[in-house]
Amino acid sequence: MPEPAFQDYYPENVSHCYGCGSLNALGLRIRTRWEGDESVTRFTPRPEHTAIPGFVYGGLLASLVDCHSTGTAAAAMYRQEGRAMDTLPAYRFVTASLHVDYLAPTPLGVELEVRGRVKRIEGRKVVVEATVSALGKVTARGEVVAAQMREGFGQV
Ligand SMILES: CCCCCCCCCCCC(=O)SCCNC(=O)CCNC(=O)[C@H](O)C(C)(C)COP(=O)(O)OP(=O)(O)OC[C@H]1O[C@@H](n2cnc3c(N)ncnc32)[C@H](O)[C@@H]1OP(=O)(O)O
Repeated sequence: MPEPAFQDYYPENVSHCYGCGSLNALGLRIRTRWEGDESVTRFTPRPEHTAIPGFVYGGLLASLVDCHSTGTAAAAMYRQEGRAMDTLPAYRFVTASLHVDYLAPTPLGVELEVRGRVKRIEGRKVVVEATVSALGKVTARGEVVAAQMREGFGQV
């Protein structure tokens, strides 16, 4: 049995996200785990994720960085407290800021590796930096500011 992914611990009400929700049948359904101090997601883009024939759409790469990093932010908070991700109180993070630099074209048809590192945890905010690699070469680099969801998120 493979080790559970961060996303396996997301409660149902936050499992509909296009990038990381296990209940979103049309989504990417990424799966992220710790490898030492780094978080890792492996994902193989599909033909519909094309930008230019043979190369991956940048928005897809941004989605991978985004959901990889918000998951990493939540996992990092639990890890800091020595708690499992299915224990209360729950930590849920949304994207406050997403920055991506595209360093080289990303080839389609191969597995991509997203690696994240927690840069800092400050109060309700976690800053995560991430790289996307194809065939061992870093093709994109990103940084996400993830903010802890407040009670009543989205209510105006
Ligand atoms: C296990 C289950 C997991 C479950 C997790 C499952 C979740 C799936 C998430 C998928 C990822 C997404 O696509 S989420 C969807 C896209 N994102 C959103 O819709 C978020 C919309 N924005 C908002 O709701 C709000 O602006 C928030 C929540 C981001 C922040 O508002 P707030 O809650 O009032 O908090 P606020 O005090 O303003 O900010 C908190 C800290 O973040 C900083 N901050 C806020 N915005 C920014 C920003 N753009 N750039 C830099 N930093 C920022 C502030 O300076 C502050 O730092 P300091 O002063 O304290 O130092």
